[in-house]
Amino acid sequence: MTAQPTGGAQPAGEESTPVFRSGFACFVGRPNAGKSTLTNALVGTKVAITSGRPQTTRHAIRGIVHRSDAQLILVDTPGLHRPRTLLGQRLNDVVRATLSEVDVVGFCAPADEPVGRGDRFIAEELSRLPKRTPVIAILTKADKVTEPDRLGARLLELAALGDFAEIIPVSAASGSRGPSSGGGAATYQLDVLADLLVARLPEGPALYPDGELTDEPEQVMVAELVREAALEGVRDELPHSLAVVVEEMLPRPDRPADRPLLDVHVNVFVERSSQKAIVIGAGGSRLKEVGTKARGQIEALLGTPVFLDLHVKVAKDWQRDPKQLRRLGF
Ligand SMILES: Nc1nc2c(ncn2[C@@H]2O[C@H](COP(=O)(O)OP(=O)(O)OP(=O)(O)O)[C@@H](O)[C@H]2O)c(=O)[nH]1
Repeated sequence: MTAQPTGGAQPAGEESTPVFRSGFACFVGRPNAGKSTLTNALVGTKVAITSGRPQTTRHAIRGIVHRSDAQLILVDTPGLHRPRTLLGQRLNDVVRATLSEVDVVGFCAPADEPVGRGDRFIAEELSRLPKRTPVIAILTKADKVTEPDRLGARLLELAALGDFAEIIPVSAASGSRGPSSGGGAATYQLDVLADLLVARLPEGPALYPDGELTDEPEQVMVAELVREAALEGVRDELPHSLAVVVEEMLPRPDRPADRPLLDVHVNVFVERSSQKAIVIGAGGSRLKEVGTKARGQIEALLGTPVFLDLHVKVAKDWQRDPKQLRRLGF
């Protein structure tokens, strides 16, 4: 790389062409560390699902940050954790494959919780990456820690976990809690984080057309939206048992051009009939709510009216059955 003059006139006849960088970054961290929220905040639109429940992200969804000097492609992964089931193992394999391909890794740990076994497990995994993959330690949810001393202590704790290229506190909360809570939470240092990530990308042209936010197939995003709606307000153990598959998305025939309708057929798989009852609710009330909520989001995503056909099915112990895992797309 050539050094840029920092001041004074450009040498005559030498045009400075700004460097453009492009490449891949990925966030890892224990469940609920704030990876999806960070991805969404950096990209500026909702591409990865978020929820208060851990382990809701199953697919490597890319969000793309378009800047005048760079294109940063974010790969959002499931949480890396000690596997307990076959599904857990597969998810970890996905994460490891992702880690070995990206240009820079962001290791996320939440500021409002002490460093735990989950963080150490991930830090160990990261220390086994090929040496040239830089890791930036990101202390997420910095807005949740108001005392500077405590934030400092958390930064030191995080720094002690590994050999990091940088360490930075951020907040990706968008103030959604409203102005009544003292102005609400504001984002913090997202631009600085983007700069740090971009600095680690190789020089190169944009890899995706301008304006594109994700290359995740629409069906996967639709499935994620249904999954998100179905998880809302249910018991803690249900998230691990729920899989959503979009069977078909077809424009309804015989509709006038100005009143299109997209038929979306979706199966929601659970492991036991007791779970099926939870998802469906008394007299189908819960499933109806899930459908209404998901439909609104799918319509917003696809920009067309949607008829959403939801079916809940039991796939007994699918997390432990290789054949069923394959069928469900894992
Ligand atoms: N206050 C605050 N809350 C945050 C921030 N970032 C994330 N959260 C909340 O933390 C919870 C978890 O965030 P996610 O982005 O879903 O976490 P994740 O790491 O993607 O979780 P998994 O998909 O389970 O791996 C959600 O309830 C978020 O709203 C932040 O910067 N500030």
